[in-house]
Amino acid sequence: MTFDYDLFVIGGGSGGARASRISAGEYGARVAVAEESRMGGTCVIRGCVPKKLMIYGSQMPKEIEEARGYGWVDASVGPFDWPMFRDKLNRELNRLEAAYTNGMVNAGVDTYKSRARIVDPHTVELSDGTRYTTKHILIAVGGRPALPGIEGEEHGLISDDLFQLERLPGKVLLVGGGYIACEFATILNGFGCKTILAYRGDALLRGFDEEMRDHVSSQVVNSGIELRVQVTPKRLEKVGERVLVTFDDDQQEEFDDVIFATGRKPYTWDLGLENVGVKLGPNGQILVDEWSQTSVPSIYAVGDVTDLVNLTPVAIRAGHNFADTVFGGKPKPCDFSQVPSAVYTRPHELATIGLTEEQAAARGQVDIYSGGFRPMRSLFAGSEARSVMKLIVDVETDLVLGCHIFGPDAGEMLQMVAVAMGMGATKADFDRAVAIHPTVAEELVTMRKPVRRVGEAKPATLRHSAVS
Ligand SMILES: Cc1cc2nc3c(=O)[nH]c(=O)nc-3n(C[C@H](O)[C@H](O)[C@H](O)COP(=O)(O)OP(=O)(O)OC[C@H]3O[C@@H](n4cnc5c(N)ncnc54)[C@H](O)[C@@H]3O)c2cc1C
Ligand SMILES: NC(=O)c1ccc[n+]([C@@H]2O[C@H](COP(=O)([O-])OP(=O)(O)OC[C@H]3O[C@@H](n4cnc5c(N)ncnc54)[C@H](O)[C@@H]3O)[C@@H](O)[C@H]2O)c1
Repeated sequence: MTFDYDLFVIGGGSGGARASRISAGEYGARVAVAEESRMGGTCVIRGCVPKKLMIYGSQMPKEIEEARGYGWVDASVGPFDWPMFRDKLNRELNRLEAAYTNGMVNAGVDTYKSRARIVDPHTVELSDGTRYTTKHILIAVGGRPALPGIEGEEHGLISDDLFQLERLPGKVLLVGGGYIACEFATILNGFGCKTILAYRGDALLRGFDEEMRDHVSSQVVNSGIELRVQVTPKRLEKVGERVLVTFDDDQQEEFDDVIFATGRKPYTWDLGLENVGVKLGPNGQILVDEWSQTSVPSIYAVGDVTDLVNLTPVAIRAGHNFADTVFGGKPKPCDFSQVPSAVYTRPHELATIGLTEEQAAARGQVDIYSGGFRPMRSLFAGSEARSVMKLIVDVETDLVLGCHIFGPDAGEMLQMVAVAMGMGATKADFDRAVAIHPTVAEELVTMRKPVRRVGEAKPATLRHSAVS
């Protein structure tokens, strides 16, 4: 049977763009991509990129404060021009969107600015009714913000809205305690908004190492964010320009804006999956094997829609491996058991890879190396900001099972730790590295004595050989 295309990709975000560019450009496949919104997807248009630029922008007053601590006594912040920054940000996103589109077009990919849905295992339909036959379909439609389902939630904003605000809120409530809540609270606090973070649990960033969670929670409070734990809003009402929030203890308070950062869900709505019987998991995620193949052999899925690890490099890796496997004759299964990530909070960011202390202790006996200190640069300027570095080491094998860093440019440091851990680095390997002095990172190779030993020694047969 002949098809219009070898591959039809639905979604031009991180995963879809990479898969289509490699399949067409490197392996000569006939490829089309349908994108209903803007090429580049969440990461480029309303995620990682604008978020990180806003983190940088919002921290300028701190840098100037630091300059004063170094003797630049007249350094002052002056007014912040939000519309100027927002419009410049949007111009940068336009540039990136064009670069993404050009990358695909130059690789020979046909791009359709349209929503697409699946008609049968080898047919895709665009919103104008045009149909294309294809040997393979790749679903790379990402996720969407999930709202908590409370009365009046339509008066709240979601992360997409932050990048387009007409004006910055004087007083803002962020709901949630994950990546987005922490980062957006950091941004808004840095821009001078009175920022309240309402989290239903006890400490931010559930799922991260407990010691690091406690540390981040106290440090973001020191940076000026008001953290309210064990708090959930139950109703929102519009009062003039403001939003009146009723919390679960019936306390009421007005805010200029309320932003929900209460998680994201795979965006499988109206994709036609029921037409073909692609199997979904309990969170609506598309179930895939290590080759990104769904329950229907001609249909694959990568990225947030699979809800494996919802990060851009993971979507990109899955998209690239898909292209190598299906069109490149180089089968590459996906293994996302050890993915590093960073949360861009301030005064420092948190970066992490591997097991938490709690996970490691549940598996066997581990030594914990952990040290806290005030980094030289901010200490000299008069800041109380504290770094923490932590290594989790298997007592029996000496393998480093986890590394957690709260410190300046922690994400930059952790990227190299990820290389070492991927090679199976032991604590002895870390110790053998000569420190670079004076740096913050040198702490990672100079932690001589464990602060505690946790977990129980397991019989050798039950032990794992590495992080899994
Ligand atoms: C605020 C925020 C900050 C983030 N920060 C980071 C970060 O710092 N680091 C990091 O690694 N990750 C970050 N992420 C996560 C990251 O953005 C995602 O993991 C990544 O974009 C997922 O890529 P994807 O290809 O699966 O989907 P997406 O990038 O979401 O792309 C999916 C595309 O499909 C399109 N689409 C959907 N349905 C259809 C359809 N039926 N027809 C046609 N097109 C369709 C959408 O319009 C979208 O463009 C962040 C996310 C958010 C929301
Ligand atoms: N720096 C990064 O790499 C980065 C940044 C942003 C987002 N992301 C990715 O995007 C994903 C989504 O981010 P997120 O912060 O929205 O999700 P998340 O899963 O990290 O956090 C969701 C938070 O919302 C809370 N919550 C959920 N339902 C709630 C409810 N009904 N009421 C009150 N609170 C509720 C949860 O307790 C949790 O704290 C992340 O998991 C991550 O994979 C990554």
